Amino acid sequence: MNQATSPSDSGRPLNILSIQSWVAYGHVGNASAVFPLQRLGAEVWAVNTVQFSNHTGYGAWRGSVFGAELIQELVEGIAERGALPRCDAVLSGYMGAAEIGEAILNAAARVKAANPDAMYCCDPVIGDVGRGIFVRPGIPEFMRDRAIPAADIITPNQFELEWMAGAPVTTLDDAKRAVAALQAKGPRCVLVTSLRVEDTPADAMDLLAADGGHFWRVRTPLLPVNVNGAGDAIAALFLFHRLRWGQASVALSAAASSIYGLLRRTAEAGSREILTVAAQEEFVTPSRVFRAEAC
Ligand SMILES: Nc1ncnc2c1ncn2[C@@H]1O[C@H](COP(=O)(O)OP(=O)(O)O)[C@@H](O)[C@H]1O
Ligand SMILES: Cc1ncc(COP(=O)(O)O)c(C=O)c1O
Ligand SMILES: [Mg+2]
Repeated sequence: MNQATSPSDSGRPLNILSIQSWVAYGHVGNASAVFPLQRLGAEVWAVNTVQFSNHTGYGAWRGSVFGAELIQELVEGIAERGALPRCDAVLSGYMGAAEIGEAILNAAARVKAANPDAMYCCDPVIGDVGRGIFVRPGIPEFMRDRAIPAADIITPNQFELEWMAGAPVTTLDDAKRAVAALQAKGPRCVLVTSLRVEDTPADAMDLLAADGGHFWRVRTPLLPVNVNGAGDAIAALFLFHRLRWGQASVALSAAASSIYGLLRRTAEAGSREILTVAAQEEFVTPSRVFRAEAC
């Protein structure tokens, strides 16, 4: 993509095909990503990979994982509207089954064939510190071996970075090496979320962004909150601002500031679900701005 301009420079809204999970109660997957993108002015073509009552972090849920055929069919329907050339990005997250991953990669390939400037942003949902791997067997390997090489942007958390790079990350240099190892497979731009390394103060949380060989870090206070959906929200926010402004450092600052404000409000309310609707002003005008520092 030409970094000097962005589709929204042409006056039209950004169009993002978001292929993620849906929950009826609460906010993860598309139920965490779609509204912030819309509030920022993007058009979101949401294709849901699962429909659950709530996210799996509760330990119990009801609903279904959709088949790859339905995802392929919905993308075909969008293609039949002649819309793919106007698609600026494909965003994917939680995958209920490896076959869904193939349908997502097929969608990304179709979009990039129709619009060579389009980007594929993959949030490689595999697991997290403390929870370990929480996706179905085959998904972690699919993310590492198939999705990452096809992506332009990836947004792993620290657990996912370590698993996919096959190396522990305890220092900032470890993190940079692990990011470079994944960049060598394909994605030029990487956002590492929830990074806590040796020089991260106990009351702080770091985020690391890389674009090409350049790195930037943002440090925010650690909040008394442990919720799901934050990774889906920040992946969407980072993608939007990377598309809109064309610079990973600007996208890092904007996404980190918004997610901090969202989670601060969530922590203050003592809510188990992120307050995606109540804290919506944080997406457009973050109450606290954190600057990205080259590192
Ligand atoms: N307890 C917390 N305090 C401050 N920020 C947090 C906290 N938990 C999450 N965040 C913010 O949300 C971002 C995404 O959260 P994370 O848990 O990494 O996503 P995922 O759900 O993919 O694991 C983090 O990079 C951080 O900026
Ligand atoms: C259905 C579903 N989608 C997406 C996610 C990803 O959530 P997070 O943003 O916390 O990684 C989860 C996590 O539990 C989930 O259960
Ligand atoms: Mg995540």
